[in-house]
Amino acid sequence: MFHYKLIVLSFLITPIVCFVIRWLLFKTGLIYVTKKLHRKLQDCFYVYQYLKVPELNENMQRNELYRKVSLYLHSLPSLEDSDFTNLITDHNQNDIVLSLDSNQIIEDRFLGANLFWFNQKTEPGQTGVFVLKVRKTDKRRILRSYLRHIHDVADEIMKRDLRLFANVTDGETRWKSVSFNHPATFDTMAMETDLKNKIKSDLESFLKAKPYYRRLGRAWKRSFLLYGPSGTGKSSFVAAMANFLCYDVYDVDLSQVRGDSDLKFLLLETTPKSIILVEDLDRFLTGESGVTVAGIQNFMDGILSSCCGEERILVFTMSSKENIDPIFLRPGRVDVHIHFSWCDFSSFKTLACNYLGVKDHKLFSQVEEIFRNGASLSAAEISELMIANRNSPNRAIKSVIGALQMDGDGRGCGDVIVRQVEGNDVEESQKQGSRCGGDGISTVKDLRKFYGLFRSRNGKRNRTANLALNDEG
Ligand SMILES: Nc1ncnc2c1ncn2[C@@H]1O[C@H](COP(=O)(O)OP(=O)(O)OP(=O)(O)O)[C@@H](O)[C@H]1O
Ligand SMILES: [Mg+2]
Repeated sequence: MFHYKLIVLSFLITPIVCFVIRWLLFKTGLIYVTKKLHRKLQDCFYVYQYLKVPELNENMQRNELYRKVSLYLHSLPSLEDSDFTNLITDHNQNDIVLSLDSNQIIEDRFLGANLFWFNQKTEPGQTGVFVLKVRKTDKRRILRSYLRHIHDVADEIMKRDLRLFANVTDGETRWKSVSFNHPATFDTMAMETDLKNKIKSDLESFLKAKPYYRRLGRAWKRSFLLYGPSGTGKSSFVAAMANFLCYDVYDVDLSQVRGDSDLKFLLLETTPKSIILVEDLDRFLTGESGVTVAGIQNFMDGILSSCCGEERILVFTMSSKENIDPIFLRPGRVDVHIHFSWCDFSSFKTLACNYLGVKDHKLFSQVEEIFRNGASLSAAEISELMIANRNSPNRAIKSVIGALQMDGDGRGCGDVIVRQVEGNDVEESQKQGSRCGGDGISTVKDLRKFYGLFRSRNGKRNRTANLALNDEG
């Protein structure tokens, strides 16, 4: 009878004791101490293997897996449980995100196996190493699919978290990166719908073309030349391409490149699924950097990109291709030429829709008439006027009309370049535009004064604008 009572009592008391212990462990934080002890105890019974993922490989090139592991680990909820975590604001400045501190352990579970990661970075500025600690008994079973899982998760995150890389001359790495949050899309670009669709389908077919390029023995890359006057949307177009493809952007500043071999190594350190952008290439073909013309040609040919992974888009921008040696632009070196010209009426309507939310307006017919007479402004100039007057579409359109009427610098009065899309390539032909009068230099001055603030933000733009004006006489 006594035994019977004892059993009943213990049945009643055990859950209560368990509950109290659990409550105490969690309430006091002792759970973490217990977990650590448990881990140490396990370490005595299991044999572990350590796998390192260094930030740079033996050739001092960026290890893509390192970045993927970093993205993956930073997405794990267990990051919150590590003893030390850095709090940083991300690109939104309002969101605070956790960042793994050096030598902190992060636990992960995959297919029933426990895995431990830590970040071996010691000094700021030093390259890092992620170390994976996995039981030998689990390694054979799960490692392959675990790494696949990391790739998949990181690829998914990378689609949302694009990066913009810029080449730097100091430090251990050649590239420094920031989050790429440019909002431009093909929808926000004011350009012919037909042309946009052609380019989109060209990019889509490029994405699927790996076996095709392989069969032909060609590097899986495609090169675009974007040329046209300042403020016509070349850089915005690159951003739209990156957002469309979900590619990172490597912005090569050739003035920072010390020589041909430096340029080669820069290319070797880019990763697949990226756009490699060289802005204002025309400046550098005349020897404004340490890189030789042959060095630039090799870079454009992309032989190197075929050695270190593929799937790259090369984009070159310039104000005009008139004085460029055709050897640089031969097929294969540049696959698609896209001309960016001054705004026309249809681009104006896209801008009005995007910036003012106006699809139709009583003043549109007047604007169309002025465009028909050959007046022109860049999309940048028109969009600035629209932003300044965004509260009143009427005022905004009137100010655009005013600026178009002041267009006396002759840019829109000579030969008008008409875009034509042939196959995948965008070619151009010229047709005679109607001559308009104008009060010449003084109006140009007024206009330049008017846009002085906008243009002074970027001295480089000033230069390309002038070049464009010279080009077109
Ligand atoms: N075609 C366009 N569609 C929509 N917005 C445009 C277009 N062109 C220019 N803009 C607007 O004008 C601004 C400047 O454009 P962007 O920097 O792309 O011109 P760019 O051709 O690269 O000029 P630059 O040759 O001076 O570098 C952008 O912020 C963008 O908002
Ligand atoms: Mg630009």
